[in-house]
Amino acid sequence: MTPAARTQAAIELLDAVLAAAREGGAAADTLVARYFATRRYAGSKDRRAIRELVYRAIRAFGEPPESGRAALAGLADEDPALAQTFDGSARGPAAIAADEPRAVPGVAPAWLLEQLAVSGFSRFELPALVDRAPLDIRINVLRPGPLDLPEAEPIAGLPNGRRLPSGTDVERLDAWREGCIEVQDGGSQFVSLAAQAEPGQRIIDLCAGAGGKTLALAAAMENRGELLATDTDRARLSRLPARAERAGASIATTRLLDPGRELAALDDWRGGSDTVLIDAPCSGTGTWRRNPEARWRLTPERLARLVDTQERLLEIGRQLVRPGGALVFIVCSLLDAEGADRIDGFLARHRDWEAEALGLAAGRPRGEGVRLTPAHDGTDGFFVARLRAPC
Ligand SMILES: C[S@@+](CC[C@H](N)C(=O)[O-])C[C@H]1O[C@@H](n2cnc3c(N)ncnc32)[C@H](O)[C@@H]1O
Repeated sequence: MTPAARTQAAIELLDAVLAAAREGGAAADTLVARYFATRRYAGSKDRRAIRELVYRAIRAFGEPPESGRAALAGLADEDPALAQTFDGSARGPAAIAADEPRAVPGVAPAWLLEQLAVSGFSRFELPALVDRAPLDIRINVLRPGPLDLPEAEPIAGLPNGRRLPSGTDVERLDAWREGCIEVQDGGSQFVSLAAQAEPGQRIIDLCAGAGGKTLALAAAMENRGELLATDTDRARLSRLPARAERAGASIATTRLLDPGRELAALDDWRGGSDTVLIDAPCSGTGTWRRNPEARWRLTPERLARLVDTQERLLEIGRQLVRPGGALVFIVCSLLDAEGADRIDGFLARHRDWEAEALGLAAGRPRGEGVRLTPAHDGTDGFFVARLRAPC
């Protein structure tokens, strides 16, 4: 493909990404894969170049651009080589007119910048939200084995955490195939430590998804005790048993919940968990590094629905904790509406519960919990709080 044809392909793909963001359609990665599935003439270098251009544009603009062409015209203003590809050739885009619309660079839509500001988020920390994310792994103590890790760097505060060069094909490493390592962002590892999981405990991972944190809990519990992983999403939860087997996390069991009837399926755990971990569904504002198009998809209405779910999950979790046990609330969001405010609300409703210090070697205090940010901690953004039930 010519450089101009690559630019045209990126414009078409960005149009599809923007439409999907408006209409709740497929993720950008899926759209890119589908696009190339029907264009066999695109070689691997073309695919890589087009994909990079699409993601460069997604990272560059906080407000959704009005079109793929406006996005790339915005980038071309700062990139003469890209501008030259608007050459009007047979498969390339028409030349950019002086007065045609261009997307304006930014980190997030205006309403989300406002939400971040009221959440005490400094504007100096904004650019790091859309940087490229590093590749972090957790060494799995349940499967000790040879670690053939190229250029792994330690992560301060995480004895089992390592940072690998971006682009490392982890799944080709023997250490991954044998379950000796798990891919897990450093921030996710830190907040998992807030559970203070110990061998012999009974723990529920209420929003377990495919089990990222479940596996970390099983390792901390040295595979002793009971660990129940639940979720309402059948597809996600169904991936957990195979991951647990590979990781040797034999204490993890799964249970699918019915949305709205969660407690009915958890009667045998009511008032009986040492710890309930709620890794709640959230806006994902802390994970834009990995999923930058998420900021084009979020709306105030969707945020309000997520907050309702978080409130409900806190009430469900509360009823599962034993007297004197702990409720750990996590979101990969930087917004107080989904973090500090939810915990303040919970503590106002349940005055006999108390927030506890977390003792994490990362993050800064935020309300009654701790917040990690990409700029300060070099991890995805998270909020975590630990609440102690009355005895
Ligand atoms: C942030 S994700 C969990 C990620 C997972 N803990 C990990 O570490 O990989 C939130 C999860 O909450 C689940 N969820 C949403 N509503 C729920 C509910 N009412 N009860 C339990 N899980 C729910 C979603 O299906 C999703 O898998």
